[in-house]
Parts: sequence; C-alpha cells; structure tokens
Amino acid sequence: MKMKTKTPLKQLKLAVPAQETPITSFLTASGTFHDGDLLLNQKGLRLISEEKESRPSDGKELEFDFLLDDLETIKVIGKGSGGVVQLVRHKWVGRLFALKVIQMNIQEDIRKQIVQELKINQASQCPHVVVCYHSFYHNGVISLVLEYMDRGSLADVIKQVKTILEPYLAVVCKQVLQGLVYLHNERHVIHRDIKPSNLLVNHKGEVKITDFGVSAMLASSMGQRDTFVGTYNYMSPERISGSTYDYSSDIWSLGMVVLECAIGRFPYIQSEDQQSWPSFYELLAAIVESPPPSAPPDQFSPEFCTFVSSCIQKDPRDRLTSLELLDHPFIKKFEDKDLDLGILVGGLEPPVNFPR
Ligand SMILES: Nc1ncnc2c1ncn2[C@@H]1O[C@H](COP(=O)(O)OP(=O)(O)OP(=O)(O)O)[C@@H](O)[C@H]1O
Repeated sequence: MKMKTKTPLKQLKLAVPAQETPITSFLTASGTFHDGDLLLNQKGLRLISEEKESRPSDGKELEFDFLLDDLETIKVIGKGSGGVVQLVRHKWVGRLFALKVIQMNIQEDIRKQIVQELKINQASQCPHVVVCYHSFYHNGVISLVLEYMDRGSLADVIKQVKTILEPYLAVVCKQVLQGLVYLHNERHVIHRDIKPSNLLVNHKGEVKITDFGVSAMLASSMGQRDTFVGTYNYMSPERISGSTYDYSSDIWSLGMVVLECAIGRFPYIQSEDQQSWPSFYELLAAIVESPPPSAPPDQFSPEFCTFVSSCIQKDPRDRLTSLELLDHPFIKKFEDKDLDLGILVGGLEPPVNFPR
C-alpha cells in the first residue's frame, strides 16, 4: 500500500465537517470544485482524463477560449425553476450562445446531479443532445454556455401551431429517440425530465435534448412546489409512486410529449374546453391509478397509435426501448419522405420575440 508522508493542506480543508455555507465543503482553497476527473473553477470546466487524448474534431469544438466577460447579454430567453437562460453574444467572435445560470446553494446529492449534467454535456458527441461549450463557477453560481437553439423549445412551437401533424412528429420523434439512444446506451444515464421545454429546436430543423434534470432537482431542494409542478406532468407512474425506475421512465415521458403534440392538449385533460386542470394531487393519482392515455384511433394512423401505446404503458417492462422505437413503423413510415422540419419551424415567430 502506498503511504503519503505529508497530507496536503487542501485535503485537510476538505476533511472539515459541513460548514454553514455548503459550497465551502466541496471547493478547494483555490475555489476549485473537484469531483473525480472533473475540475470546475472560475476559468471553466475541465475533464482531466480527456485532456491528454486528442479528441477528433466534429466541427463543434471552438477554437477560442471563453471568459464570462467576453459574453454580452442580448436578452433573457427563458426562465426555469433553477435560473435564467439568456441569449448572449461572444464579443470578439460574434457567435451566439445560450447562457444558463444556476444558483448553487444546494446539498450534496443535487450537486452530484449537476456534475452529471456538466459531464454529459461537456463530453456530448451526439447531434441530438445540446452541446455545452463551457461552464463557469463563480460566487455560488454555475453558468453553462450552451449551444443556442434559435427556435426555442417544443413548448414554444406547440404554443403557436397547437398541433403537429404525424409526418413532422415522426421527424421530431426520430431525433429525440436518437438523443435518448445516446444517453441510455452510450452514456448510461436516465434523463429524468423529458418534457416539451427540454426539447430544443433550431432553424435547420434539428431537435436536441437539453437539461438533465438540474432545474427540477434544484426546485425540489428549495421547496418551490409551484414551479416544480410542471415537471410532474410527464413523470412516469413508477417515479411518482416512489418505486425504482430506469431508462423506460424517459420513454413514458416521450410518449406523453408526443401525444400532447398530436392532440394539442395535455393528455390527462379530458377536452380542450375543460374548465380547469386537475389539481396537483388529482393529476398524480390519475397517472398512477387510471388506465394510461392513448391516441384516438379515429383521428390518427394505426402506426402512430401503436407508437404512443408502446411508450405509455403503466408497467415499465411493457414499454419499448429507445433503440426499438427507432425501428417502429411510425418512424420508418416517413423516413424516406425527406421532410424538412426547418420549413415548419421557419414559418414560426422566433421565440426570442415572444413577450415573456
Ligand atoms: N440552449 C438553449 N437555446 C435556446 N433556448 C433555450 C436554451 N436553453 C433553454 N432555452 C429556453 O429557456 C427556457 C428555460 O429553460 P430552463 O432549462 O431553465 O427551464 P425549463 O426547462 O423551461 O423549466 P425547468 O427549470 O422547470 O426544467 C426553455 O424553455 C427554452 O425556451
């Protein structure tokens, strides 16, 4: 066994029991957050293990260094429960990014979730997962420099178009499934928060998954019940009832999102003119106890109906996997039609002009 003769001061500092401000318990004296092969400080995030390997360029890597001061805010484009998302421009290069700012007065398990998000994003080599170019930690705030998705989220899209027709929905689904196959089969992570506002779209018609549950975790840790309600809508019955869950939990959520986009309303609301939403607890009870929602067969193709019911199954074992769903007849049906989602979203108001 290798013995160290001297214990470095930094290690002594880490051994001190939890202090009043939780952040100090995981930062080194130099203000660096260290977790395994991940280093995060004011200068940015580094994956130490990958530093020596020269990664093949996929055209997404940036040739310039980032400093927070080099980014100028254009405007706020979104607000989540964990913080604010701004459209920013790199002053010298002129390129646009989305800057997500997350407050960090939080506990250990939530911090681990955030580290997971940082790791996934930083190392993402998948065209259907939003790229995180850089992350900063400063004064208790984590800032993520994300790929800017100029058509906003699927939530923004359905606010305008109300419903998405099956052929376009198949194109959206295929891309989300490709992102999920990457997360489930290559990164071995459950997203945990698939919902319309976490599926982002750009003018090229690309759809990408973002936000690995950080905001939801933050909200729940801070007891913001109201802002956290939204995330339960797409949550699988096994998660709501506190059972163990796995990748198939994301598939339930995907099914709910797809069905909502097709019928133009959240599936647990009976009809468009229903006076009020079910209460928070009524909704949770319905998801856990009622038969799962399905696509009305008189309005949709058999392929679409079976796709939805292959996702929205109460028993997680009855759901297909992301890889199996990529081969589903609903996805295959429109594959050679060469449909351009860019044309659909191109006709919409860019979300940056929305009054918020
Ligand atoms: N990379 C991005 N490019 C463009 N717009 C983005 C980007 N990331 C987020 N947004 C916009 O900002 C909004 C807020 O995002 P955020 O992830 O903070 O919260 P949310 O997913 O809407 O909600 P919650 O915090 O409850 O999960 C999104 O709905 C989206 O419209």
